[in-house]
Amino acid sequence: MLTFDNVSLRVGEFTLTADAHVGPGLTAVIGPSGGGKSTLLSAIAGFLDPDAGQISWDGRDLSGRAPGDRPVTMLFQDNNLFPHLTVAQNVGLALGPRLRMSAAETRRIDDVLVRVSLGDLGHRKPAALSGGQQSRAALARVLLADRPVVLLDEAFAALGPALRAEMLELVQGTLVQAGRTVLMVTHDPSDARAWADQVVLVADGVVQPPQSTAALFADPPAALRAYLGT
Ligand SMILES: Nc1ncnc2c1ncn2[C@@H]1O[C@H](COP(=O)(O)OP(=O)(O)OP(=O)(O)O)[C@@H](O)[C@H]1O
Repeated sequence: MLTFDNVSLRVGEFTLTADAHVGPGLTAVIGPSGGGKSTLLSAIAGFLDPDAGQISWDGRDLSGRAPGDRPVTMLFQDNNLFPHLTVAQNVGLALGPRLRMSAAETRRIDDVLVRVSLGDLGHRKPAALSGGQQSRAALARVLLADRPVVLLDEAFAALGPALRAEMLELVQGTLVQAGRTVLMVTHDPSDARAWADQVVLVADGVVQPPQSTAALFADPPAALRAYLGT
């Protein structure tokens, strides 16, 4: 369980507040531009520290812990694949910064590539993959990293609707089924409706506690109505 206990955080003139619990499953993070969605994810990942309050994971305070020392992995829109490394080497970075892998590590990389349907393409460089395949390679690295909290910051926004649905299905079948706590920032409310168990609305610097997707869209609060333009 990810817990925000009276969190308050300043970035320049902007203040974000959060007091909420997020459990396992796929949680969509939605809300107007500039509302604070990326700031929230940066705080969970450890790129920003709260000025007051605590973010904790399973009861352990994460304050002051470096990003690499948190139970968290993050996937960005540009996939963060290094162009000079092969797909297998990029995925293997989840196990550490070295490129020489043991036989057991190579098997783990191969297994995870098969799970995202890139079993034959591990030797290629990212530039020789399609956009959808690059997204799957980045997801393979997240799977191999094996952290309980996964942050997707508009990770699939550049893909067309069919590929995005394919990626979200893969997220569902891998990360969500494995019981991970997945937070997905999206600008597409229909993605939230189709895939998310629950929704966190972030507007005007306030992080609302998660609500069930069906209940939220059936009776949208004012902040969501304003965002949806309804
Ligand atoms: N480094 C910074 N210095 C000053 N202000 C910042 C900084 N980073 C973000 N902000 C401000 O914080 C607010 C929240 O930004 P944030 O990126 O979290 O919003 P968002 O909901 O993710 O927006 P979008 O949907 O457009 O990506 C904005 O007003 C932004 O201008």
